[in-house]
Amino acid sequence: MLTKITFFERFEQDILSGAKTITLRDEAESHVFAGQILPVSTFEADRWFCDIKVIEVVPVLFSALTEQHAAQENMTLPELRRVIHEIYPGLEQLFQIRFCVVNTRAHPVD
Ligand SMILES: CC(=O)Nc1cc[nH]c(=O)n1
Repeated sequence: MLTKITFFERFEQDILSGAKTITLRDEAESHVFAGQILPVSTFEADRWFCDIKVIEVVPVLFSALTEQHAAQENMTLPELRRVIHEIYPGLEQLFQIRFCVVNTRAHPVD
């Protein structure tokens, strides 16, 4: 079972703003369940930046990606296809993890 998840730094602001509400992962990173709280760190520096709550996990084929998936990733569909192909070259079976942000780093109080 996955107990933490990482995202590339370039996705951090989209996640924190709520613009990105899904992530497409391979089978190895699909072992999460609805209601699970996962700490989220950057892939590059392993820097924690929020916790997410998993809403659902749904299998989806690369060839079946739609504009709706792209909108949930805050991308265009061609952009999403390119990004996923770069991360998982040639992989057809993906898993959509839908999530919401439940905890972010504290903002300093003046
Ligand atoms: C680090 C990493 O694999 N990040 C990913 C992979 C797929 N989707 C995504 O949003 N982030």
